[in-house]
This record gives sequence, C-alpha cells and structure tokens, in this order.
Amino acid sequence: MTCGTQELCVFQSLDKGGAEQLTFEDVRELLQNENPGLAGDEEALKQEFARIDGDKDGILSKTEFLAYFFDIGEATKLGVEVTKAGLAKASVFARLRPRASEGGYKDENVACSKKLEKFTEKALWVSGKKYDFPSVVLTPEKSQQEVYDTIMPVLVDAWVQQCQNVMFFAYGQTGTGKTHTMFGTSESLQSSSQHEDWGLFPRVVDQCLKRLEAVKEGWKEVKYVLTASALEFYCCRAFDLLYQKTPVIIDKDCKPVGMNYMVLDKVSDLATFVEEVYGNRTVKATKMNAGSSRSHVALILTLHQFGDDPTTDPPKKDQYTSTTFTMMDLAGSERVSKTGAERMSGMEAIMTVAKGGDIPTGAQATLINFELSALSSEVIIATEQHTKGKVYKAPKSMSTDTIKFAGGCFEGKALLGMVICISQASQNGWETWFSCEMASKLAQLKAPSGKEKIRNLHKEYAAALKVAEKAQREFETTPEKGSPASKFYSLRKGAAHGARRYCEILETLGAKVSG
Ligand SMILES: Nc1ncnc2c1ncn2[C@@H]1O[C@H](COP(=O)(O)OP(=O)(O)OP(=O)(O)O)[C@@H](O)[C@H]1O
Repeated sequence: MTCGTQELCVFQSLDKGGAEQLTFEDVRELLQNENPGLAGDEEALKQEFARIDGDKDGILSKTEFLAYFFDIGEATKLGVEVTKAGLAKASVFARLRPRASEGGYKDENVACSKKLEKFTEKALWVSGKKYDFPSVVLTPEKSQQEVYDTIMPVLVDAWVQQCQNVMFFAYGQTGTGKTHTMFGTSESLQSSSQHEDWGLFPRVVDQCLKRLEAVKEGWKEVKYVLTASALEFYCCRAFDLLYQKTPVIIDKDCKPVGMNYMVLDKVSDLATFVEEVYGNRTVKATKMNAGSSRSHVALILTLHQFGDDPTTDPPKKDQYTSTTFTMMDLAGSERVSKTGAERMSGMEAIMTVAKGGDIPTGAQATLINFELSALSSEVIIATEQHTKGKVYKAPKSMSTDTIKFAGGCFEGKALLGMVICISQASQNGWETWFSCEMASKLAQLKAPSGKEKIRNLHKEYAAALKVAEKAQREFETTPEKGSPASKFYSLRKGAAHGARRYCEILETLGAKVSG
C-alpha cells in the first residue's frame, strides 16, 4: 500500500526551503533525465514544466510533482525473480564465516566425511559436488551493510510497498554467524541511528520506519504501526514468546492465531524485544553439545498500514492492510550419532506429542532433522504443483507447527528468502554439506506471490471485535484445572489476549464501530 517513498524523498531533497514548492530550476535536471529527448532544449523543458504545473502558478506542489514523477506501476512491480508463468522464485544466499584463529572455528585440519573445497561469489564446492543454488555467495570479508544490500532491498520493498509477506529463513550450524547475520552485536541493537554492526533484522526495521516516516510527510492521512512478535517452535508446537509461552494455533492459512506483540517505534526497541524473546526461549542458545534439545524461533514483524489505496483510481478511502516480515531462526541439524539420541522417528515424535506426551530430550534432534527434511521435500512437491498450475496446500494434519507455519511460503502466501551461514573449518564439513543440501532444495521453490488483501479498516475492526469477544468467552468458560477442557486453558488464554491486542492496533489506526 505504501508507495512513492523514493519520489517523496527526492521531492524533499529538492525542496530546500521546505515550503513544498519547486521551481523550474529545481526540477530541470530531473525533467531532462525523465525526457532524454528534450535535454538541452530549454524551451521544450519549460513547456513540459508548464504542462505538469496543473494550476499554472509557476511552481510544482507535492501533488503535482508526484502525479508526474511517481510511477505506480514501477513501485508495485515485484523485484524478486519471477518465472515466465509468473511464479516468484526463492532468494537464497550463503554467507561464509571468517576463519577463526582460535576456538571452535579454528581449522583443526581433521578429516571429515564431507569437506568444503572451495568457493566463489557464485558457487560452493563440497566433496566434489558444485552447489550453485545461492543467488550470491557472501564471502567472508563482506560487511554487514554489503550483506543487507545484497539480500534485502527487494524483499523489504515487497513487504513495505507491495502488500507481500516475506518469510526469511536463517540457517546454520551453531557458531557460524547466524546471530551476527540476523542481529549483529548486542551493542549495535541499542542504537537507533545507522550502525555498521547492525545485522539484517535491525536494518529491515530501520528501512521500514524511515520509509513510512517519509510517506507520512507526503500523505498526512497515512497511519502505521510496526509490531514485533515471536513464536518458539518446540516439540512440534508453537508458543508465544511474548506472552507466558502460551501455545499458539497455526490456522488453515498457515498464520498464527492471536499473538502478543511489542510496538517498534525505533530500531533500539529491538534490543528489549530480542532480549525478552531469547530470554524466554525454552532452549537457550548453547554450544553444540551431545543431547542438547532444539527449537526454532520465528521473529515476526507486522506492518499495519492505514490510508487511501493509491493503486485504485480514485484512491479508495479508509483502507487497511497488514503484511509480515518473518525471520525464521531455524535450529541446526545435528548428526544423530553426535547427539547420542534415543531413536524415535519424526512420525513417532508427532504421535507422542499428539497423545499429550513429551519427546525425550535426545530425540528432539531427530525431530528437528525430520522437520528440516520435511521442509525440503514440501518445496519439491509445492513447486511441482505450482508449475503444473495446480493448487498446493501445505500439510495441515500429521504435521508439526513448524511445517504448517513455513508452509505459508510454499503455498504462495509469503515470498521465501534464506541465508545459510557456513564454516570453512574442516571439522564442520558434514554440517556445511547438510546446509548446502537443504538450501539447494529450498532454492528450487517457485510459487505464486499472493498479495495480502486490502480491507476497509472499520469492517476489519467490527470483525476483530467479534473474534475477540468469542475468544474471551471461550477462555472464561475454560477451567484452569480439574477438567478435560483444562488442557485448552493456556491456549485460549493466549488467543483471547492476542485477539484483544489486535483490536488495540486497529483502534490506534483510527478504527471505529460503524453505525
Ligand atoms: N561474518 C562474520 N564476521 C565477523 N565475525 C563473525 C562473522 N560471523 C560470525 N562472527 C563471529 O563469530 C562468533 C559466533 O557467531 P554467532 O554468535 O553469530 O554464531 P551463531 O551461528 O549465532 O551461533 P549460535 O547458534 O551458537 O548462537 C561471534 O563472535 C561472531 O561475532
């Protein structure tokens, strides 16, 4: 919904006096660039200026400027690669961790069953096999800014101004730089102004906030709220990391129902968010150790926007949309032999959880491996279906919440991006090979790019109030203890809370009960 940010920034940079008035002199160069045929022909340029100057007062207002220089078609065009049939391709990258001179990532020169042999900016070679799945291989010397510039701009455009959801997987063996790539240093997260150590997540937030502030400059009626939520996927199920770790249902549209959130007004708000999320995680980040349990974390940025829809003519009033940018911090695969896990297949684990049992700690690594391989195989099935023009639906039963949630991008409800972080050390050859195998499968995804619906804000609010009332009733009639229904107590508590919190966002945007 948000369009024209760049054009607005250009207007502001030319409008030196801040009076929102541009003269012919101010825009001469832009006019020449826009009309190369008129370059050097002063008279023709003046005539073009007069044509744009609708009220003929000799200056261009913001509206007149945007009407001419802002190309709505261009702004809403998807930047990711698209097949001839219109399917969006996954954007997958590999980042190599610099060699360490000491500690666990120093090359110990040990023989491993797999070995990273060489790499270029286009491909990686592991044990004789060439992997050319990455759009770009980010070599060890690449800075945080270069990594962002290579991976993110098209995905952020899609999220902020093209009504698309984005799901971005970060994957890598522990210690290979996933935290560094996703967040950067914890000191840098305290900063709200551009910091060279910022990882991808703070940069995405920074870009989003900057653009929306610029848009508000131009279109005063636009309102937005940026929120951050977090889910932990642990033992087949999803839990709200910002609300007492209550269980969260993933619905048939692959979306979590009723999550809590934090409002982000500035980048440094992320420091509190990240601290709380990772502090609440059941499985704290650890060095790889035998039998360690594992979980995935989804960090979900939701951009709620309210304003007129510039893609309709005339622009429709009171429009609302929300789009998500999810960074999925995937747990690493482990060689089961390394973990000493009790043998339990993925299916056995799902059945155990379905019966209300716990998965033994050791078998959690097996479950993670099962989920990672299920994600890889779903991509193949989804791409096959989409390519044949058939509808693909991610598995909703006999599946884990991770697969249901990530299935959204296989169904075409979110664009898929991914970065794998890999080590160059010889002792990590197997993990490097596994990461390449998985990423090369995800890179094959071709799926439709379904836009989020733009809805009327007040109607959305009326529906959200009903959902919240129903969720509250269900929660209030569920006993905390002593009844078979009690097992739903925390699920319904979280759902009621999340539904109410959603109404609050819509109220912030100006939603009212109609009639
Ligand atoms: N590209 C890089 N450039 C400079 N330092 C890096 C890079 N990648 C990782 N490091 C450093 O390596 C160390 C381990 O990185 P990091 O904590 O990001 O790994 P991780 O994959 O998140 O590990 P874990 O899963 O255990 O949390 C950190 O000290 C980090 O600063």
